[in-house]
Amino acid sequence: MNFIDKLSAAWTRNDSLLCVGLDPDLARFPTHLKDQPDAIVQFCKAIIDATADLACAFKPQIAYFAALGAEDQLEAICRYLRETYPHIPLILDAKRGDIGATAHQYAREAFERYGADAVTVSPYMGSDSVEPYFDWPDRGVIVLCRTSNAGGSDLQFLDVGGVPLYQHVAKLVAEKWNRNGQYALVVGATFPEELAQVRKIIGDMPLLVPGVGAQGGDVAATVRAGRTANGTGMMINSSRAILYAAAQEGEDFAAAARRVARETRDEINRYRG
Ligand SMILES: O=c1ccn([C@@H]2O[C@H](COP(=O)(O)O)[C@@H](O)[C@H]2O)c(=O)[nH]1
Repeated sequence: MNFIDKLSAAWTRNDSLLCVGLDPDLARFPTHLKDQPDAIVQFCKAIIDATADLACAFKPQIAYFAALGAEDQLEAICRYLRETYPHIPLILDAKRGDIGATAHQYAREAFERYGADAVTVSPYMGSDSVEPYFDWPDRGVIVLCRTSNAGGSDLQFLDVGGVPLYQHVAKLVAEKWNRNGQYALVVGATFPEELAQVRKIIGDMPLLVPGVGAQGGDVAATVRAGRTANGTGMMINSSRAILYAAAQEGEDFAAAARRVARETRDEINRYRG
């Protein structure tokens, strides 16, 4: 099954557009886990088990692992996801982008080392920088378009021939790069007007939408702007608000994560149709 089919099946199976982000920050872990050598694996597995029936995707952010030299723990978590929840897409958030030969290594890292169903990439280096990903036609390529951070406007809002740059990216991906139907775009929940513009340009192509939860994006405005005609089309990501939902030391962090994931999933669903 390719990435898009797997994602569609997960939307239906879990009645969910919620993507649970895995951004493990040791400083925010419960005390009893902090000193364990595999603390990140234990923490992420507990979050995954607590939310797997509420999520349409999981998105580990590679920086949280690489910064600690904990790629082995990321491998273990990806293996656990593939073996235990093979029906839920695994998105590696790595925001890669480089010349073709190097991009080929990034693709191998995402799809072979970590076994990801999809990877995030930057469009900045153009067509030849995404060419290697076509060698894995069953995997997804998710291109940064209108990111959720304020500084994204520095470049993404530049006027290029009367059209903002992010809209050129949306058109380029929809009309040229998506020849295998394996592409999706990143558009932040913090910019619902731009989300609506992108949806108009790309038809039913899926969107990865970070920015609800800790970044304060408006769920109702996000869903209304980005949903497709059948009320799907989005992986709405929340990381910290779910991972660190426990209000105090000693509270069951996985149960708290489940409560917030359920509330977020249900809030999203209120505006889908
Ligand atoms: O435009 C973007 C692209 C990626 N991200 C990533 O999503 C999560 C958001 O985490 P929260 O804790 O829910 O804010 C994080 O991994 C970012 O690197 C993004 O925020 N915006």
